[in-house]
Amino acid sequence: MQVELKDITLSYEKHHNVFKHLNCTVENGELVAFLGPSGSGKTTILNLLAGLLTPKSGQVLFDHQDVTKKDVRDRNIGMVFQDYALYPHLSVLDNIAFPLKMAHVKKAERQKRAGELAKLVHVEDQITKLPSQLSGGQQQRVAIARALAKNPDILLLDEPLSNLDAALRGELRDEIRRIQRTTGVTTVFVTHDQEDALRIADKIMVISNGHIQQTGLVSDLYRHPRNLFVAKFVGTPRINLVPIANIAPYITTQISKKVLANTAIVGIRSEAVFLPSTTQPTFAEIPMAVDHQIQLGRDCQTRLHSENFELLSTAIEDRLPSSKMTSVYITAKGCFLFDQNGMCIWDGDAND
Ligand SMILES: Nc1ncnc2c1ncn2[C@@H]1O[C@H](COP(=O)(O)OP(=O)(O)OP(=O)(O)O)[C@@H](O)[C@H]1O
Repeated sequence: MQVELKDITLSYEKHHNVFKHLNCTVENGELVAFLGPSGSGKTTILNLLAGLLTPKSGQVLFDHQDVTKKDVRDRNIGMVFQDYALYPHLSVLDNIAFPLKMAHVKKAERQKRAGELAKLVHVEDQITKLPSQLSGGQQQRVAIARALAKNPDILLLDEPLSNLDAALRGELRDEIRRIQRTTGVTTVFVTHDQEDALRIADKIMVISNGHIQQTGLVSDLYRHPRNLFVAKFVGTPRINLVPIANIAPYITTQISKKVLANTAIVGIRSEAVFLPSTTQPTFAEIPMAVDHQIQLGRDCQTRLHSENFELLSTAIEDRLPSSKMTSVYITAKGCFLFDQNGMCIWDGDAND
């Protein structure tokens, strides 16, 4: 099912205009993540889609039909929450079958369907257990199976991985993708964790201050951020930011005077900071001193400083003694210029 939020404006009693003219569309069968910091409006979006909130103005459209005023019970939605919200006194099978029981589906039929779903989410060997006898990851699998019981038109996932440790989180990311691919159900999930969004979703909508800052594939957001917020929010380690005045004397590439005059901040990805060995087109060449280097798993992080700014590099493999002066090359790829309003006005990758 295609889902559209059209020109939505919404306020809470003490919080005006959480959204002002919000527009976004999730296509049929897509797996879309809303990625944003705390308070950006992620849960509000889920509640709008579920029918738990009504906007002040604008429309919620399911396959072009206006469902804005439709009650949650009349929308065929499956929801999964951060804290699983399983019924503690019911077995795994009965938890999964519960929505079917509420819909008066006959026992044999609902048990068959619950058994199939248990298999889909790989808990078929746990069906007689109570939720308290399961790991967090297994409980979340059961919650997903329960949400799918009534063949929902849309599956909504609210920070589904936040309560899991790193290993389980990784496992369940893959599982959510697999389950969504198998069922083909249009899925919206919200998260503040870019790793979750990057690894699970087909498409990401970055949200902040009640606005969709950018929509795109993972690689678009990272390689072509529309604005400073997206550049800072997407990518680990965080992008280096340098005021233009500090770096201007070292720029080696051709950039129009007009663009340079409008630039306030230069963004430089850590993998764009090289020693002179690179053959890629360069943006700048800067004499810098090494502060220190740390080996983090496969990556080596090198901190460097010049007279008036610092840079972090993940592209320097050589071991360098502290305070050694070296010439650092910044490749155009991974470099962005932002204006006073934080909009990206030059993208080194697009301008090769
Ligand atoms: N019932 C409410 N009454 C008043 N303000 C609210 C209410 N619910 C949410 N808000 C405010 O609306 C904004 C969006 O909240 P929302 O819960 O949608 O954000 P979120 O991105 O899901 O945050 P988090 O990641 O912390 O859950 C926040 O500033 C929040 O304080």
